[in-house]
Amino acid sequence: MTAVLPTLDLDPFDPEVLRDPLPAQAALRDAGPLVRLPRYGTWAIARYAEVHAALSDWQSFESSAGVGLTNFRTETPWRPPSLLLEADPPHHDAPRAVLAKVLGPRALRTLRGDWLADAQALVSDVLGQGTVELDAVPALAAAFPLRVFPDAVGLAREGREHLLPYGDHAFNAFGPTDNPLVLAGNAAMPEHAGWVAQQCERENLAPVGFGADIWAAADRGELTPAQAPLVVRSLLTAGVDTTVHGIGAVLHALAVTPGAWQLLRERPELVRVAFDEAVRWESPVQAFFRTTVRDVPVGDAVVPAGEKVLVFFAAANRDPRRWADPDAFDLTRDPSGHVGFGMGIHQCVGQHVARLEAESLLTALLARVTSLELAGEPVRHLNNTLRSWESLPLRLTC
Ligand code: HEM
Ligand SMILES: C=Cc1ccc(C(=O)O)cc1
Repeated sequence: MTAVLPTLDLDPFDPEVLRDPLPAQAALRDAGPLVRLPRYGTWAIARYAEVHAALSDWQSFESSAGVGLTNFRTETPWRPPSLLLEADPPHHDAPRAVLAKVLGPRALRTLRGDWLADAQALVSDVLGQGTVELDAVPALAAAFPLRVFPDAVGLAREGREHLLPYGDHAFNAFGPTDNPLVLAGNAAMPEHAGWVAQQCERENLAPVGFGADIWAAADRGELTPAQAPLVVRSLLTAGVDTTVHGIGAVLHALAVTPGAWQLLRERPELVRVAFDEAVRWESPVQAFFRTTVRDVPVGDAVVPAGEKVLVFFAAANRDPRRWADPDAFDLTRDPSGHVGFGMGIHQCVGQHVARLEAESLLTALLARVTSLELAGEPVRHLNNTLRSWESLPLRLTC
């Protein structure tokens, strides 16, 4: 007697689920290790053990059919597929090796001093004397990444306002094509995507920066000249909205967790843990799909070959089977092993950049701000993939 397969008539891309995804994540975890989602004819994996196993098994769960709902085997992608995110070995190997070097901890050592100084300058600009109330999303979470990352890539100054809307739409496009968030972004996308594509060309990049380093790898034969602009495009797609919302997440978590800011003031060495704990707790990138290459056993069921499986990073990051008190933002916990940056061969190659951005800004704030608290109701920004804030009113006391 084969076990009846758990089925949930749940729409992970419904706006109300995007606004508060926690009940849906709990329902998916509780239903079983593998759940059928008939709404889109897909499957979902939401428990930590099975998410970790699927991410570690790229041979059974491929990315090259796309990591959104669209199956590249049968449907045309909206843009040329990423050479990293939407590729598997062997094609994935060289682009990944190049970016791992360009974005690695050693490469970032030269940026550490500049980014801390930039963060201190931004914090001074933002804080008068005494107490200030501000919307932390534009003033800090978006302002800082947009101040340091485009320069680190080597982008021209003109047109950088395309970056956030381009990324927001790219992350929406992993959801259903007829979804209202996708439809709302379609008209402006060609302009944003056109500007982004232009910036990836060698002649539009500064002679020093991540972009130049990628083109230098092509000069060394580590990439083909045709691959170089697409690898730069990966930085512009993955490297902006994610860190904006990662920083928004850690500021929100610190503001709503009693005693957290004081603890960080007393123990500033916890700054990097604070960011990773926020990435676990909030999971700015909520979920991506994989496509089964063969019939794959999950739990006591089998997913047939060729099927889309939603791999729910955010649900796994709050799985009580893996985390004690998972819904608590806890600076004293060890968050390592979280899947907020993914896991396995596709694990975030930009995570060190994200951590350095967050660490720089938090360090600058901790030096000046004695208390950080909500100054009003935060407002969610809805996106098919990103968990993010539209506005985060904070009161900072110096
Ligand atoms: C808080 C910030 C960030 C979060 C939460 C995040 C999250 C993720 C996740 C979950 C993946 C795995 C995707 C998968 O398994 O299909 C990933 C991959 C990736 N990330 Fe990040 N990311 C962040 C920042 C960045 C930054 C700053 C960059 C670039 C500088 C970046 C570049 C990439 C790239 C290129 C990949 C694809 C890696 C591959 O497929 O080999 N990310 N990221
Ligand atoms: C984690 C998100 C992500 C988005 C786009 C790309 C890419 O375009 O390579 C990589 C990662």
